[in-house]
This record gives sequence, C-alpha cells and structure tokens, in this order.
Amino acid sequence: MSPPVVLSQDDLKKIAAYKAVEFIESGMVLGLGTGSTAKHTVDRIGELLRQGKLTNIVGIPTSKMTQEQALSLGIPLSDLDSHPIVDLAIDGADEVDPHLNLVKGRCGSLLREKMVEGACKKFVCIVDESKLVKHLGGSGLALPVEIVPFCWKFTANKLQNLFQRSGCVAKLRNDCEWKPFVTDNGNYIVDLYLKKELGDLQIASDVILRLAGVIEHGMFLDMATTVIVAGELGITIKNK
Ligand SMILES: O=C(CO)[C@H](O)[C@H](O)COP(=O)(O)O
Repeated sequence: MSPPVVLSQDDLKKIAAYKAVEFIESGMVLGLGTGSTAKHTVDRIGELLRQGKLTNIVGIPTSKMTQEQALSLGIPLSDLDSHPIVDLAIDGADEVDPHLNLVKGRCGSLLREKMVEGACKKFVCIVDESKLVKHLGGSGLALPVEIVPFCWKFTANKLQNLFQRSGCVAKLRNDCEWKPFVTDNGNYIVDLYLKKELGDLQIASDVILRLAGVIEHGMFLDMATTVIVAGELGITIKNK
C-alpha cells in the first residue's frame, strides 16, 4: 500500500485557489487578490487565458505585486475608475470566523483589497483550514490597521488604548529593524495584537475608523459571499 499523501499548506492554498477559478466565466471583470493563496488564482487565470479556455477577462489588481504578476501573465488590467462594478473577486484571508467575517492585510494590501472587494457582486475568499477561527483576533496574530505616517506613534497609542481591555499591543510594521513597511498607498501599517477577542466587531470597526490618522482596518465584515476552505479531508464551500 502506498503511504498517504501529506499536503503542505501551500498545496491546500492552491486547491482552494483552483476551486475558486471555477466560478469565473469569460467576459467577467475580476478583482485579483494579493498574497500567497491569491497568487495561485492569478497564475491559473493566466494559464486558462493562454489555453483560450477563458476570454475577454479584465482584472482589477489589489496591489502593485498582483499587478506585476498579472501583467507578466498577459492578463488585461483595468481599475475601479474605468470598471466601478466588479463581477467577482477572489482573495485570501488571514482569519475567517463562522459568520464569514475576515481579517485581511497581513500582506499589507488591505485598503485596495477593501475597495475592490467592496465593489464586487461576488467575493470568494480562499483559505486553507488553518485560517478558521472562532472569533476574529483570536489567532494570536495581528489585526492590521493602515494609518498615515504623520505622527504615527500618536495614532498607534490611540489604537492601543481603544482596545486596552483586550490586552492590545500596537506595533508599527517594519520592513527591517529601522525601516517602516510602506503600503502601496504610501502609508504605514500598525498591527494590533490582542490577548482577548474583540467583542462586537461592528463597534470595534466604527471606533477604529473614527480615529483621525486611520485610513482603514483589516476587518472585512459581511463582505465575503463565499469562503472556500481547503483541508486535509477535502474542500468545504461556505456561502452567506
Ligand atoms: O489580506 C491579504 C493581503 O493583504 C492576504 O489575502 C492575506 O494576508 C492572506 O495571505 P496568504 O494567502 O499569503 O496567506
């Protein structure tokens, strides 16, 4: 008997990504996500275009990185100014809760992702099963917030104080020891590390967005219409 095949996390990401591509039809305007899972989707779209199995696709990239990848694969691109309605977006996530609320942005592209995915008729989120959490903020990883660079420490302190009860620690994201990470929009990211769950997500979202200095946060509440989860035992599709 041959030994059981052990799938890596990247294999699972690819399985979810390829499944999502089955939702694409020729002629669609597509939101192209960012990250190691979404990258598989973009690769697959390029392949299907080359094979003539998909035609007349227009992609709206959610980051400069995805834009470069799509261009290298010959995927025709546009933007929300020219295509304000997107048929379908496919993107990864860092956390998915049982209500299909997401945390995104650990790759730093949350603002453009929120704009593109907020403009689409259908948003299919693709994850491996390690991304499933009971409550957002519950994985011990960060909730990213994009802020203006001006007096970033002031804004980071304000954010930390907002969630003091959840044991929040706010950290500026760095590229290296001395250089802050800069988003595609020229902003900084503050990562909020929480010891306890956030509580009411809509209230948390509202209080973050009310702070001057904050541009956007990585909670995507009630945005995903479908989540495709790839796990050791197969694929699960969750619909809103
Ligand atoms: O939100 C994102 C980028 O801003 C990504 O979708 C998220 O970080 C998941 O990344 P990966 O697919 O590499 O696990």
